[in-house]
Amino acid sequence: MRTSNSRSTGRWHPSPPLILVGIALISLYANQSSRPHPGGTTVFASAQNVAGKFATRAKLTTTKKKKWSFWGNRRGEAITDAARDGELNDSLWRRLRRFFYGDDSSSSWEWDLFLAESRMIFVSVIASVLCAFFPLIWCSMPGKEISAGHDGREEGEVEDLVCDNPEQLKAGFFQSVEVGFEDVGMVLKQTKKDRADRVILDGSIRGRARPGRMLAIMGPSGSGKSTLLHAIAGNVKHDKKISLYGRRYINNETLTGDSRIPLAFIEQEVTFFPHMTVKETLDFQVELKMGAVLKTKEERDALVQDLIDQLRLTKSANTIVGNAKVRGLSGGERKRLSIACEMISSPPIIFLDEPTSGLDSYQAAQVIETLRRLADQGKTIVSVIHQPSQHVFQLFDDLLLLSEGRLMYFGEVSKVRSYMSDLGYECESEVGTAEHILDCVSRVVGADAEAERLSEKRIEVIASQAIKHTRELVAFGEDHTKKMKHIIDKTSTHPGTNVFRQFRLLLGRSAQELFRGKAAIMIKIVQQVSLGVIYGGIYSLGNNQASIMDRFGLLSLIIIGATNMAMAGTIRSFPKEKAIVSGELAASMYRTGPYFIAKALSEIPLIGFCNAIFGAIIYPLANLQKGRLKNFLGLTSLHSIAAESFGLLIGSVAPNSDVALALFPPVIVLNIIFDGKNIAEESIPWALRWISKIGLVKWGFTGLALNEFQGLEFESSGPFRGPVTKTGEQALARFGMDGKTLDSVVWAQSKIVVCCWMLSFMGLSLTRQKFVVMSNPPE
Ligand SMILES: Nc1ncnc2c1ncn2[C@@H]1O[C@H](COP(=O)(O)OP(=O)(O)OP(=O)(O)O)[C@@H](O)[C@H]1O
Repeated sequence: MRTSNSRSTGRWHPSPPLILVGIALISLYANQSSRPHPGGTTVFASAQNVAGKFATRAKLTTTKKKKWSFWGNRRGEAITDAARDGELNDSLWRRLRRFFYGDDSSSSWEWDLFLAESRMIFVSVIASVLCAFFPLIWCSMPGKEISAGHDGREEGEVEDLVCDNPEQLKAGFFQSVEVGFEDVGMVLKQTKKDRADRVILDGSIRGRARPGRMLAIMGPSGSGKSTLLHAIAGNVKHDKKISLYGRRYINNETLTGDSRIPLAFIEQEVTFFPHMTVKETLDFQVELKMGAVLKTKEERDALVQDLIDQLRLTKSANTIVGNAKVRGLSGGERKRLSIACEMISSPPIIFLDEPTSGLDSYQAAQVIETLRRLADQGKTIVSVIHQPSQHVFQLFDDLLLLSEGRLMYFGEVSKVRSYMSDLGYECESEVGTAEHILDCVSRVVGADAEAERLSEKRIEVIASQAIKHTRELVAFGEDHTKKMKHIIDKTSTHPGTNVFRQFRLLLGRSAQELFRGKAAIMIKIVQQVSLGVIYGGIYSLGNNQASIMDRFGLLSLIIIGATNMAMAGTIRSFPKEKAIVSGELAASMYRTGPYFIAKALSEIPLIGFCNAIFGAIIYPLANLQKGRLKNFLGLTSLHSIAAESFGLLIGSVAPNSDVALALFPPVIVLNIIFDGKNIAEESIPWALRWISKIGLVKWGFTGLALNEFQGLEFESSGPFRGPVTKTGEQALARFGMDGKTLDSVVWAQSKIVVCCWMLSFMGLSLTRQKFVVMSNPPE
C-alpha cells in the first residue's frame, strides 16, 4: 500500500488506445478517400496524410521512394502537379469528383481538385474531433467525473491510499476491515417542476460492519436495501437525477465520497458462460486475476481446489454452469460459484445483494452457512436478505432494518426481539423474529383506514427510537475536517496477467463456448442446408440472356441472407455476453483488444464450415460458374465476418438488447438500399454517399458478382431483358461494377471489420459504468 498526499484530479484522460483508435480510423478514411498510389501508401503515410489535412505540414512517402512536402492548403496544388506529371492516377480524381460533386466531367479540374481537397480537410477535422476527442468531450460533461473532487474538501486534506496488487489488499490497511457509515441519504430529483423530489434514503441511516461478523440488511420490498448496499460500497450507478450524501469510514478513517471500497460485490443476478464447468470457470478467472502472483500451475490449481472445497462445490466441479436454457448447476451452487469467483483475490470485505433470492430454504441455508464460515475466518460480510428462515436469520450477527428508506433498527440480531418488545411490539412465541420485525415495519395498505393509520404511527415510533438508539450505539469521530482517505484500487484497473495470456485464455473460452453450444451449431447447419436447397431448387442458371438477371438476383439473395443471419445472430447473443464481459472488463480482468480479437478468431472456423456446407449445396444445384467455388467460399466467409463485426458494433454501443434489436431493421434496410443495384451511385443524395462506401451488402454483392460474372459468356438467345449482353464484364457494367477488382472488395470488407472492432472497442469503453459520488450530508 502506497500513500501520497497528492490528490488525484479525477478527470478522465483519453487513454492511448482510444487516441490510436481515433487516429487509425482517420487514417483508414484518408487511405480510402485519397490514395494517390493504391497499394503504395503505408498506414504511416496516410496518418501523415491526415495531419496534412489538418492544415499542418505533411510528408507523404510512397513505395516509389518519391517524397513530397507541402504546406497545408498547398497540398491541392501538389496533387494537381503530381496528377499533371502522371503520378496521380485518374481514378483518384474521379473518385474525388464523384464523392464531392457527383460528376467527374468538368474540365476545370485543377481548381476543382483543390476545392475537393479543401473539403476533405474540413471533413477530416470533423472526423478527427468525433473519433479522437469524442471520448474526452463526453467524459468532460457534467457528472462524468469518476474520482475525487466532489466532497467539498480543500486540497491537501486528502491522503491517497494506492493499492497496487492483490497481495497488498490482504496486508496493512485492508487486512481486517470495519466499514462504517452515517447520515446516508439519497434523493431522486424529479424532472417535472410540479412534483416533489423523491426521498429514497432519508439521511438517518448509520451503522457499521465489523470483521468476523455478518451484517444483514432487511426491510420490506422497496425500502431501499439494495440502494443502501450500493451506496456504502460506492457503487450507485450514475444518474444525473440522483443526489447521494453521507459519510463512510474504513477502520474509523473518513473516506472521500468517490472512493470505491475494495470489496467483493456479489450482485443478485450473476451470469456465467453457460458451457464452462465450475472448475474451468475458476481456472480461467484464477489465471486472469492472479496469473502474475501465482506463477506456477500447481499454485493456481491449489487455489482453485481450495475455493471449490471452501464453497462446497466438490461434487459439481465438473458440471457445466448452465443457464435458463442449458441445464447445469442449481441456483444455490451458481450463487456459491459467484462467491468463489469473488474470493479469488481474497478480499477482506464481501457485500451481497440478496444471495438467497430464488433459492429454496435448504439451498438458502447452504449459501448463508458458507458466508458464516468466511466471516469466522475474519471477513467482514454485509448482505441484503429477504424474508430469511429463523435458522438463516440466526446465522447473522448484526441487523440493519429499513422501512421506506428510514432506519428502523441497527444492532445485534439477538437483541432485536426484546428491543421491539420494549417499544410495545411484543412478538408471539410461535412467530419467528424475522417475520415479526418485518411485520412491525411494514405499512398496511389497502386494508381498513384504521389499520393503515396504526401502521403509519408504528413506523414513526420505531423510526424515531432507532435514530436515538443508533446514535448511542454507533459514534464516529465528530471531527469531520480531519484528513480523508481516498482509496485508489489499482488492482481493479490493471489485469493480473499480460495481453498474450489474456488473448490465449479468451480465445480458449470463446472457442469452448462456441463449440459446446451444440444446439446453436445444429441450428446454423440446418439454416445453411435449407437455404442452399431452397435457392438451389429454384435457380438453375444457364447461359441465356435471362440468366443474367437470375444470377444477380441469386447473388443478392445469398448476400442479404448471410448478412441477416450473421448480424441478427450476433445482435441477439452479444448483449448477454456483454453483461458478463462488461463486468469482467470493469474488474479489469483483461483488456478489450484481446477480447475482440479472440472472439472474432474463434468464430472463423464455424463461419468457414457453415459457408462450406452452403457452397457445396448451392454451387452444383444452381449451376454457378465452375472453378470459382474457392473464391465464393472465401468471399462469403469474409462477408459473414464483416456482418458479425457490424452486429458486434451495434451490440456494443446499444445500452441493451431491445435497443440493439430495434437498430437492426434500419441498418439492414439501408444496407439493402445501397447495395449497388437498387440505386445508382450518381442518384444517391450527397450527404448519404458515405453509406454506400461502407455498405456491407454492397461489398458482399460486388464480390460475388465479380467472382461469378468475370470470364462468363452469354448466348444471344432469349428471353431478353434489354439489349443483348455478351460477356460477364458487360453485365457487370450495368451496375457500375466494371473496373472493380476482388482485391478492392477484400480490402473494403477488411476495413469494415477493423473499423467495426475499433468502434465496438470504443463503444464498450464509453459505455463503462460510472458511479455517483457521495457528497457530505447537509448540515
Ligand atoms: N436509480 C433509481 N432511479 C429510480 N428509482 C430508484 C433508483 N434507485 C432506487 N430507486 C427506487 O428506490 C426504491 C428502493 O429500491 P431498492 O432496490 O433499494 O429496494 P429494495 O429494498 O432492495 O427492494 P427489493 O427487496 O424489492 O429488492 C425503489 O422504489 C426503487 O424504485
